[in-house]
Amino acid sequence: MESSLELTTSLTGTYPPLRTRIFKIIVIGDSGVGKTCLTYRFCAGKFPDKTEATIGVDFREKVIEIDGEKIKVQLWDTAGQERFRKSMVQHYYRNVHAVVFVYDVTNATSFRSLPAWIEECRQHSLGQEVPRILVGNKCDLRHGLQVGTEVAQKFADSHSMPLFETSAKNPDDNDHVEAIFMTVAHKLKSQKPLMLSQVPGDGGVLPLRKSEDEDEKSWSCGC
Ligand SMILES: Nc1nc2c(ncn2[C@@H]2O[C@H](COP(=O)(O)OP(=O)(O)OP(=O)(O)O)[C@@H](O)[C@H]2O)c(=O)[nH]1
Repeated sequence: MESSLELTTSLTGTYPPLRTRIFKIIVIGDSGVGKTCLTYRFCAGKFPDKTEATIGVDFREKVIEIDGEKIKVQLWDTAGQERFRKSMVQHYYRNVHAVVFVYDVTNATSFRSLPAWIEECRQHSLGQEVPRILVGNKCDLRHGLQVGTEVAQKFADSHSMPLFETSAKNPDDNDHVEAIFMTVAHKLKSQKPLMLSQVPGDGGVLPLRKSEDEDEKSWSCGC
């Protein structure tokens, strides 16, 4: 780590090294639960005018500041539909720092699918140390509720995940989408995950610690 920081310093002259930690958070769950809307809400600050089924994966990034440090949160909005996932699945699970499982509170099937998503995560050798959270979306649709808080909380507890119930559309009366992702970022920051450095003028991002393959082995979730 030291030598990598020195490298950055030498490239930037006498100024302190400019480094940005990047957290990769994957968002997974059935098609239509609102993964795109949630990630868009966090990164763009609003509900999207319209969405289409995600093909493969979409990336959204937001730079946030925690305790004076600028951190780049990179959200991987993955396709819920199997036919749009196939070719991309291996890429989702590389260098993951946190996993957000999403279900739709008005769709019991999406809740029943969660064990399969957790299993897919486990099959990709993601280890215990990666934080995971469970998000019940579309809480604004109160009349259509199919998954109550109690049953969701039980499920979350049994998988050692915090539960957040929210609405990407109208987050006023529940957990705020922003607050949910900020909670994850705070947790990651304190865990000092993979550090990446951005060299000014270069535009590139240098992995400072390990090769991708090494990271693939060591950064894993405990699904
Ligand atoms: N009422 C309500 N509708 C929502 C909310 N979030 C998403 N939707 C709607 O749900 C539909 C699906 O949203 P997406 O964000 O595209 O779902 P997705 O999980 O990304 O779907 P895939 O890309 O197919 O995996 C869209 O019509 C959204 O407008 C919400 O919080 N409340």
